Amino acid sequence: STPDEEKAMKWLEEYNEELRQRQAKSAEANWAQSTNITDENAAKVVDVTMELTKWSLKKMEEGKKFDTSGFSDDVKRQFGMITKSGSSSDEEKTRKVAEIGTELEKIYSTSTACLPSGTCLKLDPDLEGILAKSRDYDRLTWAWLSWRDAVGPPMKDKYAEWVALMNEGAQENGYADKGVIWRGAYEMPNDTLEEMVDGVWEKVKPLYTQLHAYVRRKLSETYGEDKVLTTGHIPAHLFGNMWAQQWNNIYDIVVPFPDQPAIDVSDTMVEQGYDPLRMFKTAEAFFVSIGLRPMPQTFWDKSMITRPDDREVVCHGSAWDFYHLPGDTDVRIKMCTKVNQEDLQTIHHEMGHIEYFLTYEDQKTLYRGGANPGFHEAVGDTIALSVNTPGHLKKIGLLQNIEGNQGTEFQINELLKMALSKVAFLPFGLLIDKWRWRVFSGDITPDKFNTEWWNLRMKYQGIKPPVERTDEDFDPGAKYHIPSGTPYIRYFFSFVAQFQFQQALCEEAGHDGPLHTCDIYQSKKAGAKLKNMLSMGESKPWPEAMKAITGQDKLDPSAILKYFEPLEKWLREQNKNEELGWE
Ligand SMILES: O=C(CCC(O)(O)[C@H](Cc1ccccc1)NC(=O)c1ccccc1)N[C@@H](Cc1c[nH]c2ccccc12)C(=O)O
Ligand SMILES: [Zn+2]
Repeated sequence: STPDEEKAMKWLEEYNEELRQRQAKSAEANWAQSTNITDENAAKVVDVTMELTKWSLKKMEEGKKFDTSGFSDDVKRQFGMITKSGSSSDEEKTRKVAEIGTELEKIYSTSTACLPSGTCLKLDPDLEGILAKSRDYDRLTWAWLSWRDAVGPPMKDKYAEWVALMNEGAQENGYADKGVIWRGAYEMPNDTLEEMVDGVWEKVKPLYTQLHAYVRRKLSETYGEDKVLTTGHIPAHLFGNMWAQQWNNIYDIVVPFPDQPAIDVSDTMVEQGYDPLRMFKTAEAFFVSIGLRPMPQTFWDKSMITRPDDREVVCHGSAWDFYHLPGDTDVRIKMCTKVNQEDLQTIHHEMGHIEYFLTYEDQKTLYRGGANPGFHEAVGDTIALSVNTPGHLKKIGLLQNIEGNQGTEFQINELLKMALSKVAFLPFGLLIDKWRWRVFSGDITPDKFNTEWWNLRMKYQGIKPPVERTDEDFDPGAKYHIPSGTPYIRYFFSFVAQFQFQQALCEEAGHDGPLHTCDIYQSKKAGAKLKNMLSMGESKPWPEAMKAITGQDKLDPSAILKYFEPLEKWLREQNKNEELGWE
């Protein structure tokens, strides 16, 4: 390389090391606040965010001075990452947006809904527990509405201000709005991310429509035709989930063949004396069995795996990289774990983030990230696809009363249970950022936040609110990722990509038979293939990482459709006389 490139590479080395130290400091401040919500900790987060933003803007100006045209792709990629920013140079605006951010997350994490008796219920575990377990229509309506009344109105105006400030920062840097920057994380030519995900949705919508019609029929039989019509939209509070985003908790209502052996292991976990720590150790054992790294001792010392009873915390699960140097690793999970199968999934999800951190920790700081945000979300869920097979649950003693390969009826039950988590999620994973991209672009103004939210919920999920909603409400605020400002299309990407990953890893593991029976447990070959992709981090555009693991360079729904093919056939038969759809 030329002397100029040498100089640029030296500058990059210093940049990466300083960035690593500052990211470490930022993680510490955010961890302190997330595990102990106080005004003092919130103020420290704001200060650290200000400091990091100011430094990043200064380095961006410095970086822009280099003429990188003759430099290597790797050097160009790093400069490209450094010279992209959506932050305002106006310190007051930066402070304000950071303050509103901590306020919104605090409202979400500390709000409660109070009964006439005066008892106040938290979202996690109380209100979510009612949505998951109650089959009383009115009690479900109360819990669903109380949470939205508790968080929506107090957030509405703050959120509108947060959007305006985020947009000003983006526009100051030459972007049309903040949504352009968020979509930029996928490096799609001409900002075509939305076209790509719309194309995938068109291919999976028929499968979703079949599941929707089948579940609508079952819910109508359970709650009565007067409460649930067998045509049109389904009331949103009957799916066993506060957001109707995953429907696995109503498996008992919709199970196709009830006399087949049960496959929900939540009760067995309690009977066998599982506690949160044992759940984490079980998850770790799977990752280690395929050749990924065990959790370092600091993980066990510093993680927060249960809700403390003496302070307010952010219960929504998350995985944390403290950007330490290799050999001094500090990675943690924060989660208010409950002993059930759903939280066992979430633990695998969070630990997937941790394994990504561990595998790319030798990369330059700029590359210590996912190939795209959807990759980061897909790692743990891919592993959970193996864990969730009856074969694996039997191997680890959580399922006893099943023999080897089960009959068709058992397999339909199993595929339906998976579809309640994975297929049901797809329209939800798509619509959240469709709403947010239109809020950022100004297409949805604050006076229409709630009306447009429900138009999208009705259009994509085929659900409707159980009670009248107005634009005084702010129902988007009821979902963590909106007040916390966390993008969501990453989960839609992940729910499609994880089946591509599983297909590739199962082939590598030498699995034969249908994809939904594949368990890559103990396959070092499959693990090596996964590790090879994870070690790339953010060093290459994501199609290259996709190619490294699957051999193709696209997000392709054929794997998820193949996985659920036997179920789709069965559903089409079941739904012969149903009026499909809702528009
Ligand atoms: O939000 C999450 C899990 C939380 C998270 O692990 O994705 C977390 C979200 C977060 C982001 C930023 C700050 C705080 C929390 N993301 C991470 O911890 C994380 C860490 C490093 C890199 C990328 C993300 N899951 C989604 C949906 C979902 C995806 N897979 C699942 C499996 C089981 C249950 C739910 C889900 C949800 O609950 O709606
Ligand atoms: Zn995640």
